[in-house]
Amino acid sequence: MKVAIYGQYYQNSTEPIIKDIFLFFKTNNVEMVIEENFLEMLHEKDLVQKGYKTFSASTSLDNSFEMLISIGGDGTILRAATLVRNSGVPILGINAGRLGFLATVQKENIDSFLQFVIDKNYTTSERTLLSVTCDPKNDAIEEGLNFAMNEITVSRKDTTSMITVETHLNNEYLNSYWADGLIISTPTGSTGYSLSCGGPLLTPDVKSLVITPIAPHNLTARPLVIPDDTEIKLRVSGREDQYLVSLDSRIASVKNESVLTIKKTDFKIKMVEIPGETFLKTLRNKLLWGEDKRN
Ligand SMILES: NC(=O)c1ccc[n+]([C@@H]2O[C@H](COP(=O)([O-])OP(=O)(O)OC[C@H]3O[C@@H](n4cnc5c(N)ncnc54)[C@H](O)[C@@H]3O)[C@@H](O)[C@H]2O)c1
Ligand SMILES: Nc1ncnc2c1ncn2[C@@H]1O[C@H](COP(=O)(O)OP(=O)(O)OP(=O)(O)O)[C@@H](O)[C@H]1O
Repeated sequence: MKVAIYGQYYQNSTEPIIKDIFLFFKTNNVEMVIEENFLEMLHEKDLVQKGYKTFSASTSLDNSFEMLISIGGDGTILRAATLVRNSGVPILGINAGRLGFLATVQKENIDSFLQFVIDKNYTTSERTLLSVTCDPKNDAIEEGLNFAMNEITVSRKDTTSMITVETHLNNEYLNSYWADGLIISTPTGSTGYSLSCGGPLLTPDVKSLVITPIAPHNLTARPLVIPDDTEIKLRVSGREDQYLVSLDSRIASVKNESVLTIKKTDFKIKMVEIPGETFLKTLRNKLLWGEDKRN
C-alpha cells in the first residue's frame, strides 16, 4: 500500500503526530510519499530520515495511491484538494487544527483510525466542486486550479462601498444583488462561509448549490438553493475598478464588468469516511448540537 502525506505548516504539535503516523505506517509496511515542501520542513527539524520519495503540485498523484493523508485543519484539506485534483485519490484529514470540520481524525486517535486504512475498512464520500472561468481571461485565476471545494465568492475590494452582482442562472436573469459580495457554495462549503452568512446546511451528497448574499442591502435577498447542474453567470459592477474572487482560500482580483461563469466540475473529490465518523456525527459534535440541556 502507498499513501501520500501532506501538511502546510510545521509547529511543535506536528512532531508527535508525525511520529505516530510514520511509526504506524512503517510497522505496517506502508510506503509513504511526502509532499516536497512539507518534507523539507520535517528535514529541517530532523524529524524524518532522508530518502523518502516526494510529490508536488506539478507532479500529479495517480491511482497507485491508496489515499492522501492531510495533517492540519480544514484549510490544509482545501489545499490538499488542489494537489489531488482529478486523480480520484481520496483525502483523509488528521485534525491538527482548531475546528477540523473536514479533518475528521482527531490526533489523539491516530493509530486506531489508521488501522481502518490498513484494513481498507472505510468508505468515501464524493464532494462536488465548482469551477470558474472569466471572460475576458484573467491570469490570476490559474488554469488547472480554477476550482473550489467549499465555495467561489465575489466580494468588494479596497472599498467599503457595496458591489452590484448581476446574476443569471442558465442564461435567465435572477437578480442584481447589492451587497458586500455573493457566495456560490457547494454542499461541502455550506458549513463554512455560507453558513456564517445565514445559508442552509446541506449534507455532502445533496445535488444542489447555494447562492448566499453577503450582507445584502436588499433585505428580501435570501440564500437560494439551486440544482448543481445550473450554469451561473455573474457580472460585477462597483465604485472600484476591480473586485475580489475567492476560490476557497485563494483569491484573485478581477476587473469590473468581466463575466464569471461558474459550474460544477466534471470530477469530484473523495473524502475518506472512517466507520462511525459520519457527517451527521460531525454536525452534532462541531456545531454543538445537543449541548442545550433543555432537550
Ligand atoms: N466569515 C466566515 O465564516 C468565513 C470568511 C471567510 C472564509 N471562510 C471559510 O474559510 C475557508 C478557507 O479556509 P482558511 O483556512 O483559508 O481560512 P481561515 O483560516 O479563516 O479559517 C476559516 C474557518 O472556516 C472553517 N472551515 C473551512 N471550511 C469549512 C467547511 N467546509 N465546513 C466548516 N468549517 C469550515 C475552518 O475550520 C476555519 O475554522 C473558505 O473556504 C470559507 O468557507 C469563512
Ligand atoms: N502540520 C501541522 N502540524 C501541527 N499543527 C498544524 C499543522 N497544520 C495546521 N496546524 C494547526 O492548525 C491551524 C489551522 O490550520 P489550517 O489553516 O489547516 O486550518 P483552518 O482552515 O484554520 O481550520 P481549522 O479551524 O480546522 O484549524 C494552524 O494554525 C496550526 O495551529
